[in-house]
Amino acid sequence: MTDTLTIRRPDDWHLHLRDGAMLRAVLPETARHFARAIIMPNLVPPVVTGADAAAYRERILSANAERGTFEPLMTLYLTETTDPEDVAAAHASGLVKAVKLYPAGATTNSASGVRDFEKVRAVLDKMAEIGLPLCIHGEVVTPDVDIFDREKVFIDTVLDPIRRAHPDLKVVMEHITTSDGADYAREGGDRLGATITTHHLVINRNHILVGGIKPHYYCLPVAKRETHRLALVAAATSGNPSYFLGTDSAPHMDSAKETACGCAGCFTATNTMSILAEVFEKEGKLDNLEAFTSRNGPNFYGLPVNETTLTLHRGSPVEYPAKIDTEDGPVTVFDPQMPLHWRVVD
Ligand SMILES: NC(=O)N[C@@H](CC(=O)O)C(=O)O
Ligand SMILES: [Zn+2]
Ligand SMILES: [Zn+2]
Repeated sequence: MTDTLTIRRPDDWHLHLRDGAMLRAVLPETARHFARAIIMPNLVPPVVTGADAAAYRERILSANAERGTFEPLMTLYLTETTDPEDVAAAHASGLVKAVKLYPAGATTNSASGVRDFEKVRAVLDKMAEIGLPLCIHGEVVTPDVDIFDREKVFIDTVLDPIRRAHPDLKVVMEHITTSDGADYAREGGDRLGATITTHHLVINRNHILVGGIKPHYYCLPVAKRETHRLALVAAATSGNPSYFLGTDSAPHMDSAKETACGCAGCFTATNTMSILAEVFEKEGKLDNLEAFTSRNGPNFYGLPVNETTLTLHRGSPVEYPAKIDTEDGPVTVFDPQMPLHWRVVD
C-alpha cells in the first residue's frame, strides 16, 4: 500500500473565518493546507455590499500577513434589498466569486436573509447574465416541517422552482446532508454543484444524541441518519464533478456551544485533510481525493486549479490539538472518533 500521496493543493469552497480575535485564531488552520477558500459572509452585520466585501477581504489579508499566499474568495450576503448593479460591479472587479442565499432564520446569523424570493429575482437574473454563482443554504424554515426533512422540502419547494425560473443561473447546493441532495445535484447538469462537508462524511445523528447531547456535533443542516451519510460518502468519493469540498468549518467559542441553547457549527479546519484521506482510503477511493478537494471546485467556479501541491504521509495516528485558543476563549476541534493515519507534510 502506498504511504505517500501528493495532490494539487486543495481549496475550501465553504468556510467561516469570522472576524477579530476568532479570525486571527482560525485563519492559520485553513491557510496551512488550503490555497483558497470561499469566505462565508454571515458576519454581524453581514457582508452585503461590494464595499463590505472589500473591507472584510483586507481584514483577512492583514490577519494572514506573515503566512503569505492564502487567497480569500469573497462572497456577498443576499438580502431583499441587494442592488443588482452593486453585485455586478463587485463581480466585474474580480472581488466577488459568489453570492450567498440564506433563507431568513435558517442558520447562524441568517436574520438578514431572504423571506420573499420574489424580491431577489432581479439580482438572480443579473447573476445568471454575468455567470456569478449563487450558493444556497438549502433548508426551509417553516415551523411545521421537521428539522430532519428541511433539506428535502427545500429542494422540492424552493430550489427546483428557482432553477426553473433562472435556468442559466449557476447554483451551489451548500453542505448537502441527504441522499436527496446528492441525487438532485448529480442530475442537475453543469450549472449545478454541491459542496459536502468533512463532518457530514463522518457523523450521523446518533453522534449528536446517543449517550447525552454532544454540542460539538451539532451543526446545520443537522446530521441525518446513517443511510444519508453513506450516500454522501459515495458521492464525495465518486470523483463525479458535481461534488466538491466545502468544509463549512464554523468556529464558535466553546462557551457558545456548551450551553442551554448552543450555536450550530463544527470546527474542522485543523484536521480536515487527515479526516478526508482516512474516509477516502476506507472506501478504496484515495485516487479520487484530488478531484473532490482540488479539481471539481475550481472547474465549477471557472477558476484555474492550483499549481502548488499538498503531500500526505501515512503512518502512526496523527496528533492534533483538541482545542484552538483564541483571545476570547477556546474553540473545540472536531473529533472524528477514529484514528487518523494521514498526516499533512509541511
Ligand atoms: N453550518 C453551521 O452549523 N453553522 C454556520 C452557518 C451555516 O453554514 O449554515 C455558522 O456560521 O456557524
Ligand atoms: Zn449553511
Ligand atoms: Zn456554513
